[in-house]
Amino acid sequence: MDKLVISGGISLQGRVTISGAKNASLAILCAAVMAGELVTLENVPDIRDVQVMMDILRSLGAQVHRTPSNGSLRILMTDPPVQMPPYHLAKQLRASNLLLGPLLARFGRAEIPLPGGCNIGTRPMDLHFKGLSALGARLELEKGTVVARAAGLQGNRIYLDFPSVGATENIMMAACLARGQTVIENAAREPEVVDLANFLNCLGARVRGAGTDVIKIEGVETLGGCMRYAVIPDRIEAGTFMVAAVATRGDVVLENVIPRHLEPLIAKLREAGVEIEEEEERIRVRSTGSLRPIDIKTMPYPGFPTDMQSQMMALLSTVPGTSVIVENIFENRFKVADELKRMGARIKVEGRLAVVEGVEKLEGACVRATDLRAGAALVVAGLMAEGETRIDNVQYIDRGYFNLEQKLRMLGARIWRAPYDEKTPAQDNAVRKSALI
Ligand SMILES: CC(=O)N[C@H]1[C@@H](OP(=O)(O)OP(=O)(O)OC[C@H]2O[C@@H](n3ccc(=O)[nH]c3=O)[C@H](O)[C@@H]2O)O[C@H](CO)[C@@H](O)[C@@H]1O
Ligand SMILES: C=C(OP(=O)(O)O)C(=O)O
Repeated sequence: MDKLVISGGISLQGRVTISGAKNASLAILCAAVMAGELVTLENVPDIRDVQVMMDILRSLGAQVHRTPSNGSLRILMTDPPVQMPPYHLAKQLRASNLLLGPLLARFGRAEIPLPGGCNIGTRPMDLHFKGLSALGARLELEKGTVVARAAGLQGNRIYLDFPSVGATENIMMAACLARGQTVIENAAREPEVVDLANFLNCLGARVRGAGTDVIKIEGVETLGGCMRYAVIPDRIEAGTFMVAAVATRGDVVLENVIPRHLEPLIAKLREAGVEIEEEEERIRVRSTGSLRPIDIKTMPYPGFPTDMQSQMMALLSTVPGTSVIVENIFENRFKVADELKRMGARIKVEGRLAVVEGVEKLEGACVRATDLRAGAALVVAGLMAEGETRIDNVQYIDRGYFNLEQKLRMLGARIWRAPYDEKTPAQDNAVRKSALI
């Protein structure tokens, strides 16, 4: 299994271009199976989760192709699925559950193995089921597979007990082909939900209110294609680079970002004493002086994103004073604390609360990514640590970051991938030299 090796202590400087959003891309790829004609997508990152989702769509019988010259994705699904998503693919990512609504709505039947992805919490699907049932679907769990059937969906009023991103997306997609109006109350307001709604409207759906907590959908008979739809930039990738810039006391300009989507993070970084300049599609992050401790509570958007919590924990581990983090979304997202402690961090975890006492510096160590954002946090920690950090389980990081090492190296970081399980320092040196050339 690959490792990432980081020789820390370099201040990041320069410009980095942010890729398209993983979570928007995955939902939009699922929605593309509802399109009767060709769909062309731009700004879809070539990351592991997207590759797996493309394989899942192919397994259904869709034509899916990435154009080498410009990276755009072309998807065409004309016929009913030749088979349902196979377990060995569906188990690899959480977002495979977002095929439930689209397949059900278009073909009247969907069978989705319970999804996989990172182990960051229990992640039930009761709200997805509640919403789809309210639209008239019959849902059963058969040997670990969700089987949904419907002879035509009927619009309804659905109140979500919690503004779940996935449940909002599944219900919104299914409702596009239901008879009459659907109203989703207490809907998720995340930018990825808005991006999905915009894409659905591009196919001819009638979705209004995405981005607020009430989404109204007027069902239509069929959906067409879309000549060109560009996915929004990834606010979590952008946030990770911002935090890495701050952690290394650097000066980095992020290109291809939507600053508004990053406001919850920007507000917190400013509170900590970071200088941030926002332009229309660009953000400059500078951190020269000393930083102040801050408190963070993860919340549904526009609250502070859970997907940025681990990276912030890494940053705060060297900010003098006491910072407190409350994780309200996923109960297992503090596993990274144990890995940061190997590097000298002082973090006490008590249930959903973590107390971080800033230490003077972290020291490089062998650590293990326990999920995607834990991996990103360890990269941040490795970049600021003294000495060498080796991160195992890089496959988690590959789920969600396109060209992470290359982008960081362009900013001056010393980071490389060691493609061996056990290596001698001499082998590592050879890999390091070739990566730095
Ligand atoms: C592919 C994708 O877009 N993933 C994102 C999505 O995940 P995902 O869509 O899985 O996250 P949700 O918003 O659904 O989950 C939020 C909370 O609701 C709970 N819940 C969810 C559904 C349900 O039926 N019942 C229930 O109780 C979950 O356990 C969790 O505590 O939003 C999360 C919250 O912003 C992000 O961290 C993930 O990166
Ligand atoms: C939790 C995440 O993704 P997923 O929902 O796909 O597991 C994430 O992106 O941090």
